[in-house]
Amino acid sequence: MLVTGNDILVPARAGKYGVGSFNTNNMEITQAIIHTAERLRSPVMVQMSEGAIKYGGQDLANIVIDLARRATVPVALHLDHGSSYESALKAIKMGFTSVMIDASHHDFEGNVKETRRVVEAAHAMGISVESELGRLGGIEEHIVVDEKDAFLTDPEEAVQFIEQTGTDYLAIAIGTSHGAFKGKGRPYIDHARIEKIAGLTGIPLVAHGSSGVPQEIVERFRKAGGEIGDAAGIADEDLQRATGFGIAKVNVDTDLRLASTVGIREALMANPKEFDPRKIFGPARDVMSQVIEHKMRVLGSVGKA
Ligand SMILES: O=C(COP(=O)(O)O)N(O)CCCCO
Ligand code: NA
Ligand SMILES: [Zn+2]
Repeated sequence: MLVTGNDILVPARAGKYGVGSFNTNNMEITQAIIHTAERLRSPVMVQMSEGAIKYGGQDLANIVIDLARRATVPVALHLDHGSSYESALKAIKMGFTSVMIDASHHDFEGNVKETRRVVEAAHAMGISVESELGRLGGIEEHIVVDEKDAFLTDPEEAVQFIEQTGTDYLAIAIGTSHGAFKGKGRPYIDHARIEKIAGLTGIPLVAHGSSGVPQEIVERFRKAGGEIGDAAGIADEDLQRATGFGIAKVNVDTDLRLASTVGIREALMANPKEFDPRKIFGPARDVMSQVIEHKMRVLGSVGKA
């Protein structure tokens, strides 16, 4: 069934498990996400960035909304990294049931102002809101935040921010970053900081940049002709510890990008004569399902629907 982000994340925070919020850009990714959630009886969030909306528009949103409505588990459609009030409202008009306003590049007051505007409008329409305080490292699609400016979320500021905005859930900077290169070897996760913020706040917390970049998938990517440097993602045990404190929404995009590309490359390598798209995109869906299943097991959302 199609539900709001709160319907999924409030129980997740209370139950101390994480729910994957997976980015989609086409039908096969959407099917892999929602069918795997149904198979494992797991709640799930499907998210579209502004780039995905540019790429697939209402066509793609309608695929997600229709699959979500027919799903036998709770599914929310979430706007990822909404960059403006207008973008958030446009997404709500498109049928999204959860929206992020990412105004974390403003100063505290600017972030509060922009976030509160979206919260008031979204709440008037029964839609829940994610906002962000603190800055991830790595590339946030439209913003490059280099190491020296990246700063982790201050726990006291988080309390103030939540009070002043009414945000339903909050993305915090705790050491993760977007993309396949999250740091040499094992990225540093500030668990003490997560515990402090979770202790001072009651709302679901969000971890961005939570792809694990499984080495097995990276190896298969290389073997099937892909080129990638020394890729590293967040360790499963770090993610499990984080959800134990209060991280309830866990964003995953890179793992699906790698998995789908592995499926396509392997299909083309295995049979150069193949030109039936179902034989090329079908395997992508299968590899993505395996990666999604692993993530849901790590997060503890299996059987929670
Ligand atoms: O936090 C994430 C995903 O992080 P990851 O790159 O670890 O999958 N997102 O918000 C997805 C969009 C960013 C570009 O990937
Ligand atoms: Na988001
Ligand atoms: Zn993100």
